[in-house]
Amino acid sequence: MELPLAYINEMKALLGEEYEAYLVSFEEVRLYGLRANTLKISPAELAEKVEFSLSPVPWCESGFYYAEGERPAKHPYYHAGLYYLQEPSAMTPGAMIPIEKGDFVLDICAAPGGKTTQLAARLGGTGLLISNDISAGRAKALLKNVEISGITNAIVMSEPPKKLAERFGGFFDKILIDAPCSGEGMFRKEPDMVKSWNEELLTFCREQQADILEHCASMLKTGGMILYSTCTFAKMENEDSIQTFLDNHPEFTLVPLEKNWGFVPGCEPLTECVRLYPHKIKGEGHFLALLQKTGEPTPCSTPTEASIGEKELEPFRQFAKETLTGKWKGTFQIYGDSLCLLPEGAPATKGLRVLRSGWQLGTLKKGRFEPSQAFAMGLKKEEVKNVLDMSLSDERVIRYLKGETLEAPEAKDGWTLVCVDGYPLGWGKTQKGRLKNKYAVGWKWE
Ligand SMILES: C[S@@+](CC[C@H](N)C(=O)[O-])C[C@H]1O[C@@H](n2cnc3c(N)ncnc32)[C@H](O)[C@@H]1O
Repeated sequence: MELPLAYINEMKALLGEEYEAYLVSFEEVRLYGLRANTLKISPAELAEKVEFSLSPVPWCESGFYYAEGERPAKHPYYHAGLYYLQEPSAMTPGAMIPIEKGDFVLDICAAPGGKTTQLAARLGGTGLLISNDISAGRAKALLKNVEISGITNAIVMSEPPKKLAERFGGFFDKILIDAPCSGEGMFRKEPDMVKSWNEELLTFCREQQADILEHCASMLKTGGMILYSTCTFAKMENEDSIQTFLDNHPEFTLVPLEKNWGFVPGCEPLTECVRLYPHKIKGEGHFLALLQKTGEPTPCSTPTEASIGEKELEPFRQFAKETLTGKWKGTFQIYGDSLCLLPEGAPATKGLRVLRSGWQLGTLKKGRFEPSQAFAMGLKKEEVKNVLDMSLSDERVIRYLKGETLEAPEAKDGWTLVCVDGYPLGWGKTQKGRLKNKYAVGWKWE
C-alpha cells in the first residue's frame, strides 16, 4: 500500500523506532469481531450456541474475534439481534465510558450504531439513550440497528450539535463523541481510505470535532462525563483537539483511562488518554479521552413528553388483551400513525428531526392496531400468548426470514410471535395452521 509522504512523516514523528513495526502490521491478517447483545443473550451463552468459533476480546466483556471466512451476518441469530458485527478496537469507547444504570446518555455521532447498541446493552433497558447522527441517510441505518437489537429506551434523531444544545442544556449524565475523523487507524482494514486522506481533511475534521465538543459541553450535567474517541492517529485530531477544549473549558478535567492490553498513553502531556496501535494490539487504531465536568450544577429545563389518554390507546389495549401477557403501562405517544412507548423522563421532541421515539409498538389506523417489527424485536417470548418457536435446524426459519407463508400447525389462530430457539424474529398471523408472514419487508434474508 502506498502511503502519502506527509502521513509517513507524521507517523514517524509519533512512533519513532516503532514505525517499522507499525508498517509490518499492514501485512498481518485482518481481524473480525462481533459483540454479544446482552439485552438478549449472555456472551457465554452466545459462544456456546453458535457453530463458528469465538475467542474473547480482552478489553470488552461481550466482544469476540471470529475467523475470516465465517459469515455471521448470514445466520438467523443475527436476524434475531443476538450480536452486532464490530471491529474489536471499535468496542473500546462503548466499553470504557462509565455507564450507570438509569443514566441519560447521548451518542451524538451514532450511525450506523456500533457504539449505540453497546451503550444500550450496558444501560440494560434503564435510563434513556439519545442516538443522533447529522446524516439523515446514515441515521436510517442506525434506526435499523437499534430496532434489530431490541432497544426500547432510545430516541433516534438527526440534528446538528447546535440544535441539540439549544434543547438539552445540562440534560445528560454521559455523552459519547465518536467523532468524524480522517480515519488513519482504518488504513489496514480499509485501504481505500488512504486515497481520500490529505492534510486539508485533517483540518476540516478538527473544526468539526471542536464544534461537536463545544456543544456537548453545555449538554452535560455537572459531574457528568464525555468520552471522546476517533479512529485516527493524527495528534491534531486527538490530543490537540482535547487540549484546545480544556484550555477553553477549565470546568473540565481529564480522567485517566486504563492502559492494559497493549494500549499506550496519549502524547505528552495528555497521558490520561489512550492510543491503540495495530502493532501493539489485536485490532486497529483508535484514540480515547475521558473528560469530566466539575463546578456549579448546570440548570436543566428540558420539558418531558406527556402521555396520550386511554381512549386513544383502546385499539392497543384490545390487542394486548388478546395477544400479550402482563400489564402495559408508561408514557405512550403517537407520532404520525406510530404508537410508541417512551422511556421514563423522555424529553419532548417537537421541532426536532426524530426517526423514532422509544419503543415503536405499531401503527394505529382506522381504529385498528398493527404490531411493528420493532415491537417484536424488543419482546421476550414469555410476553406473548401465541408463539411459533422453531429450532435453528427447522427449515421454516429461513423461509420465514425470506418472507414466505409457513405451515404452522402448532400455532393458534391470531397474531403470533415467530422465534428461533426462543428469540423473536418477527410477527406472523396464523389462520387454520397457516402463518401469514409479517416480517419487515426491508429486512428480508437475501
Ligand atoms: C466514526 S462515525 C460514527 C460511528 C458510530 N459511532 C458507530 O459506532 O457505528 C462518525 C459519524 O459522525 C457523523 N457526523 C459527522 N459530523 C457530525 C456532526 N457535526 N454532528 C453529528 N454527527 C456527525 C457522521 O455522519 C458519521 O456517521
